[in-house]
Amino acid sequence: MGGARGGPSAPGERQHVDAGFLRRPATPARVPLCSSAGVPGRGAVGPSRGRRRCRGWELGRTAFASPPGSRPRLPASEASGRWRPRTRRGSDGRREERPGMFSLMATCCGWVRRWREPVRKVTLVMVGLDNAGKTATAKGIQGEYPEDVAPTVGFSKVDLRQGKFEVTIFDLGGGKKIRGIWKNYYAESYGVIFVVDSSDEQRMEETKETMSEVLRHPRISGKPILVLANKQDKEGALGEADVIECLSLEQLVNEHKCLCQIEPCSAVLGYGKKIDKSIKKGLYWLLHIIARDFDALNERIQKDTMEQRALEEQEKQERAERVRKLREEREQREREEAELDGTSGLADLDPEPVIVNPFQPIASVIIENEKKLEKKRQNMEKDNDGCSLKHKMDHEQIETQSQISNSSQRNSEFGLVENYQEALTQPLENEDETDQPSSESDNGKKKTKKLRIKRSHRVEPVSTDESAPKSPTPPPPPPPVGWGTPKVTRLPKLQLLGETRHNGPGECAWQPRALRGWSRPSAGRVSRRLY
Ligand SMILES: Nc1nc2c(ncn2[C@@H]2O[C@H](COP(=O)(O)OP(=O)(O)OP(=O)(O)O)[C@@H](O)[C@H]2O)c(=O)[nH]1
Ligand SMILES: [Mg+2]
Repeated sequence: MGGARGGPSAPGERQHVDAGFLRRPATPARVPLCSSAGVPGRGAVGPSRGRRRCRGWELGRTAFASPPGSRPRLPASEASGRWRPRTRRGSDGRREERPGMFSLMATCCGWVRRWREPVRKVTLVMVGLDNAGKTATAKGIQGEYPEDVAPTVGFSKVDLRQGKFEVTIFDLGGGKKIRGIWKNYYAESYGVIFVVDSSDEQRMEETKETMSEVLRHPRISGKPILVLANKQDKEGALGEADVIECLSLEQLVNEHKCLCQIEPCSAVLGYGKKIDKSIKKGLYWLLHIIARDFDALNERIQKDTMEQRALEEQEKQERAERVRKLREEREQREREEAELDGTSGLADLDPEPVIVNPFQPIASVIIENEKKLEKKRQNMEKDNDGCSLKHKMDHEQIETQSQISNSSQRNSEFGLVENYQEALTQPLENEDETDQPSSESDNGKKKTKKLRIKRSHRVEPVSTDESAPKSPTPPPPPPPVGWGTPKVTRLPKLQLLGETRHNGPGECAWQPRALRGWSRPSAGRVSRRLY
């Protein structure tokens, strides 16, 4: 690792920052992050720099601009980051201390100036390999519990207020396939937070390559970068010196002229106010550096953002143009095919079939049935043999009415029953179309056949003999009842059948209609049929 490469500069030499450098924290030769004067490019060099504000490695900006042995441009206290008395340059070029009062006033002016500074909006990007702990860190900064985080697909955004900064951090997904989107965020970022999983030594090479790629990007080079050596709580995690070595950090940041600070930390140690102090310090450092160079950075970002937007707009238009061309080609092809087929295209295609809802309200079904019944009745009246049918209809209606009156006694809703009555007549009508009264012997075969078909849908009783009512005289063969009988009308029948089975046939005053359709009906059969 490199030691302090800086040295005192020759008088009058401009200490321009061209590259950073790395110093070990153990050595006293640490460069302060920035001078309290806040002048970019005026960091001090020399062995006694006073206390640093931030822990960890630091890549200063002025060190090797001054040739070794040359005189320092600023006194050590200037760069120490502590409050120090102001000096003025004497006739011999050396600085002389100002009187204390004057210095105090200058400091006060500085505070006032900072207080009056406008709120600055700063965007940062947080990158690093997947599973490095970016989201956990971002959550901790935001004050949320940092564990139980899922891999980020795309990005997540964190907004926070830090002093005069409104900070937006884009936490970008680190998966290999997602890394391609990182570059879209570079233009608007003032700095980078690069999170490294220090406990994963296996992936250090991949981390190095990824970091190199990030710093190499023209929209990142020259911007400050904070490296968080995360997961220090894990056993076997690499220390900061090892991470620097594994990543060749010194070389990388010098190459790409990025100010850099590394902080060993753990994202899961705490969150909000109790977040790991190293994370907090690192963030302060980054914002401080940004504040120092804000104007220059801001100018660059505005320019880059405009360029990127223009590029994106151009790409969008090109994409839209491509899509339009493809669509036109497809439509042209379809038209040609249609002409070949002899059709005029899509317009000639059959309209979509209208799908009727099979579930109609019962009221409309009843009304429909009423109409059908009325129509059929009129037709039958016209026919010559309408008399017999009418007679049958009347007979059936009388029967139905008697049945419904029974039901109405139970239900006490006469209006409703009337509707059911109408519904009941519908199957009778259907029967009329195919079957004549059972008295007609020539239709007997047809009827038996139909009944057989119907029975095939039934569950046969276990023992018909036991359950069959032993009536001395077989009941007169009534007209058959179809399967379309509304279920509501079956309810009273079922109750009666239950009674019939238990009490015996003689006690049943009302004969169920369902029984009348069969030559040898059984109560068990009927009850099963009804359900
Ligand atoms: N022990 C320990 N675990 C951590 C630390 N930071 C994060 N983790 C865990 O590491 C796993 C991955 O953390 P994430 O924050 O999702 O990692 P990421 O970098 O956002 O991953 P991607 O979204 O896939 O890019 C999670 O299970 C975290 O709980 C840490 O400091 N110490
Ligand atoms: Mg994540």
